[in-house]
Amino acid sequence: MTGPNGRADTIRVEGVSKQFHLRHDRSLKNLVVSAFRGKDLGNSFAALDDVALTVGEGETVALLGLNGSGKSTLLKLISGVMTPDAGSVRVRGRIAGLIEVGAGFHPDLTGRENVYLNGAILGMDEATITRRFDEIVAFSEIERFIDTEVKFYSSGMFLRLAFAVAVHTDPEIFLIDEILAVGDAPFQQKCLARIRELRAEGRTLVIVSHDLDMVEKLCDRGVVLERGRVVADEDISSAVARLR
Ligand SMILES: Nc1ncnc2c1ncn2[C@@H]1O[C@H](COP(=O)(O)OP(=O)(O)OP(=O)(O)O)[C@@H](O)[C@H]1O
Repeated sequence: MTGPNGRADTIRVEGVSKQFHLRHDRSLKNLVVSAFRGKDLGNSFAALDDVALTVGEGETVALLGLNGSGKSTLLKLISGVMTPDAGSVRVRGRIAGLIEVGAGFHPDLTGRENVYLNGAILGMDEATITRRFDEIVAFSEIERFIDTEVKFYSSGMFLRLAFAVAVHTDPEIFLIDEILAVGDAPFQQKCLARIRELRAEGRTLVIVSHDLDMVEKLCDRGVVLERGRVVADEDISSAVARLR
């Protein structure tokens, strides 16, 4: 597969739709009544409606749009944590996703144990994790708390460890949702510097963010979603200008 820019496609989303159900009154009486009447109590709506997106190897793409436009849902479908109701999502390459703070971490395990768990989930073998362990912990700067159960971590500490593990898994495709926002300013700068390095190394990046200044610096291309549909797919400056 070769995209319009002549580079091999790493992500190909075609005709993707995702519905969610807004449930209102779930009382037993109403469920029984609606079952008899054959009526669907759920008020379903399309979070994504016939979305197509192709990302070439080494491209840096921002998913932009107002609250509720479907950005995170699209990122979750690309990462594979959610499946579409219609259409297809194909991804080629090792993915590391930072999508929800604390996702992939077990609350009763320590930071150290979670580095092994999370590293394994992201495809690293035990020997590799052991070899990179000190570097991961040093990047996170939470050495003092590495043997504390992560249920006692703040959201910033989760982010630190999750980001540190993810960037040390040698990902070909890096997916990042808004979560960088929970880091303090120095750590955010450190993450951004690392993301720039990944970009310079030719990794593929897909970022969801409302920080237009940040994405304009990090990404080449912007995809704008509006009520679950792609309304623009263009260079980052034009895409960002639509939202300003
Ligand atoms: N698991 C879910 N169950 C029900 N509705 C959901 C679920 N996940 C998302 N939605 C709904 O789907 C729509 C799109 O949500 P999504 O999180 O993808 O938007 P977003 O563009 O990332 O928004 P934001 O900028 O606010 O983060 C929203 O109306 C949201 O309420």
